[in-house]
Amino acid sequence: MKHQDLINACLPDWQTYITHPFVMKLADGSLDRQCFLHYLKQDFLFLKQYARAYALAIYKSNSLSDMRKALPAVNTLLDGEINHHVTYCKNWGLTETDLEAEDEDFGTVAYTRYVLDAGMSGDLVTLYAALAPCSIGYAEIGRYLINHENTKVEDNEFASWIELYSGDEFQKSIQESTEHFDQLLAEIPLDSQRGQQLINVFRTATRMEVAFWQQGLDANKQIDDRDKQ
Ligand SMILES: Cc1ncc(CO)c(N)n1
Repeated sequence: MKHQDLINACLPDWQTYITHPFVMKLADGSLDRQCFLHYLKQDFLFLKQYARAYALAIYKSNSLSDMRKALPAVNTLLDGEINHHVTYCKNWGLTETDLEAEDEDFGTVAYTRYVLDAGMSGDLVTLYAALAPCSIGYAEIGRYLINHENTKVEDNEFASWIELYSGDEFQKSIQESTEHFDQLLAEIPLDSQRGQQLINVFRTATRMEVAFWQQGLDANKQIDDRDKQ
């Protein structure tokens, strides 16, 4: 099987993830700033756990070659993506220490600990199946947005996000890790029990991504409710 089989097996969930209203509003700049900030703070916490999950991929590797392939992701996360979030939040007066002190929202805990548990109780391929919606999905969203007619990269305060995920560096690193994932999947038949188990893991993580967008959109409601109390 290939990674595309995993996507095909959960296409409705996948489409909801890629074209979620949060994403489309971010692209045209109409997203509520509080929703974006809430999302970004939670994503900072998400990425911290995600870096642990890639460190777990090194631990779960049997070959040196697999170990070497997992290492750049740890570096890219700690130096690239997380720094983008920290820099963006700095504009709003939030430091890295503030971000680390934020409470994790339920969707953040659920998604990250699901990925870590899938990896700890399973093998390297299972762990990558749990990680794949995140990496492959954001790369697809980056390409989708940069080519979408409604996307604004000027006069859009969220443009740096679009540039990060549509940029060559992110795209290239995901392309390489996807090729590696396809190599690992090649020996697993799609209609085997193992193949179906991987589909299940991938689909669950995809549903968690949808919930993560929704958590960002719902931040508005939470703020309203708090003000009413
Ligand atoms: C929730 C989530 N999924 C995927 C990515 C891409 O790394 C991210 N930053 N956050």
